[in-house]
Amino acid sequence: MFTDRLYDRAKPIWDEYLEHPFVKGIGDGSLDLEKFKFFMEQDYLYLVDYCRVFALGSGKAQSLETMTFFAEMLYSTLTEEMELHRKYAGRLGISKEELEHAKPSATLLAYTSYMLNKAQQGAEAEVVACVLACTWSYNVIGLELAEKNGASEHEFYGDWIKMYASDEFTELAENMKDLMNQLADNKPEREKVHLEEIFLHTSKFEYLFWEMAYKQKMWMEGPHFLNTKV
Ligand SMILES: Cc1ncc(CN)c(N)n1
Repeated sequence: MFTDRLYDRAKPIWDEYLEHPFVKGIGDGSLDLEKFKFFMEQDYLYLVDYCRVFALGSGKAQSLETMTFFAEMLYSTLTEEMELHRKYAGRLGISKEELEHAKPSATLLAYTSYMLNKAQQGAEAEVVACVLACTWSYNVIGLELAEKNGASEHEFYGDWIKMYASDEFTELAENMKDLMNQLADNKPEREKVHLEEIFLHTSKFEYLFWEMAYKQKMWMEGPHFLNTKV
């Protein structure tokens, strides 16, 4: 299946997610709250653009089934996943305005610009390739962390783990993998290589996102004045 091939190519990158101090910190509860707060603000902005990608997918869908899938992803992201962020924002003292009008980091801008550009240029298969690493890797991370003793019950980070390890989120990830296979399995090799490239690029952006959050970096490496929230 095409997703097996994608997983094999991305595995060296994905293995590093689980080793990343941000992810490990969620798993053992030691993550600094300021880092998580930074992540939540950036991730909320990320999810707004991620929703736009699903809306594009619905418009490009060649069947009502695929149109429905994208619409369901759009709805569940707006109401379930982003609600998790709104709840965490409440616990962290971030107002709704602050959450919606946070300043985007360079990593976020690069990731979402890439994703939106590829989704706009491509057909429905490219749209799925743009969001697959996102949904699938969070499910892998959630399931892995949920295996750790007591992690899902942690008073602060437990809800995050439960969300991404949940049966509902797992089903979304599985449905997305199925759709990717359905759309890609019969494509010529040249097109598969393009889908794979999108998947690998977004996998790398996922790593950079953890890194950006852990280091609370607005502008990657660079002088101090680039790293202020302007
Ligand atoms: C950056 C990022 N990637 C993936 C997900 C999971 N939807 C997320 N919330 N944020």
